[in-house]
Amino acid sequence: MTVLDSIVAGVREDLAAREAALRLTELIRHADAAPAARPLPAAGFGLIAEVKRSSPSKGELAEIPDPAELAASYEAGGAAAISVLTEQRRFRGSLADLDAVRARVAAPLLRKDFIVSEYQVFEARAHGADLVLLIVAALDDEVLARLYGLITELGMTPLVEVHTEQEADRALALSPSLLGVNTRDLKTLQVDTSAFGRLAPYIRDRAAAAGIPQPRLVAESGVASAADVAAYAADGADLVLVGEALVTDGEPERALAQFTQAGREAAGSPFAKKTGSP
Ligand SMILES: O=P(O)(O)OC[C@@H](O)[C@@H](O)c1c[nH]c2ccccc12
Repeated sequence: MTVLDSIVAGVREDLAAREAALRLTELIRHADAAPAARPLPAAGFGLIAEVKRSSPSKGELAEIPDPAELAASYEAGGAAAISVLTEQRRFRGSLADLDAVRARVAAPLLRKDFIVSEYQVFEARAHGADLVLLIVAALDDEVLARLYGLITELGMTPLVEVHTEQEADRALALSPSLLGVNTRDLKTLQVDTSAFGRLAPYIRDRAAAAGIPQPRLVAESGVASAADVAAYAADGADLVLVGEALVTDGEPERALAQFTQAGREAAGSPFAKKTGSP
């Protein structure tokens, strides 16, 4: 059993308990009543800043007693979007965190979880999410396509996450507007930041060959410094998702602004590799 399998098993148990407490028809009513989902800023390099207390690879990262306060500092620092982990067992997140953050910030919010059922997508919308993560490694093609369709139908944006070329091919079949490359392998928890530089041109070429619009690429995981953000941007990342480095920084607003600046400069530099993009 991989780490991913065991996380998903726990997620399914917690999900069953929530499904027993609130019927789907009732949940859909809440989702329908939520204010409309907002899109990501249309263009330009940006950071997706994550509210992350704990992780299976690193254990406790930060207490984060007030997730809304942290999110507000991300927003003040200029985050393009804010990611809120809602997985409870390994990441110590919750839908209550998403509610608290939603009540505080106007920035687009990503529900970061191991989404395996429609129920979780309606939950995301009911709790104010604008984007929903879909991890290709955790889903078969049929479920992936179904969840992708529902997220879109509800006006939200799917962030389709891959770690290998094969997963990238499966993601591209959906012609996603937003494609994430997680440089951490969720089956082993190993990070290899070079995976982004390898996969980005592959994805660009495959999208061009298939005649589909180029997705915006999100580099995920493994950022420790502004230089790491710049490296992802130079390799063609349109957005970079950062958790640990921000939650462990005493001044998240300043750190985020600095990371964003570094990414913008690298994305605009003549050395940036925009392979295959128009
Ligand atoms: O803390 P980091 O190394 O900056 O990583 C953030 C983010 O990429 C990571 O939390 C993540 C990316 N994809 C995921 C899927 C599930 C859980 C977590 C993740």
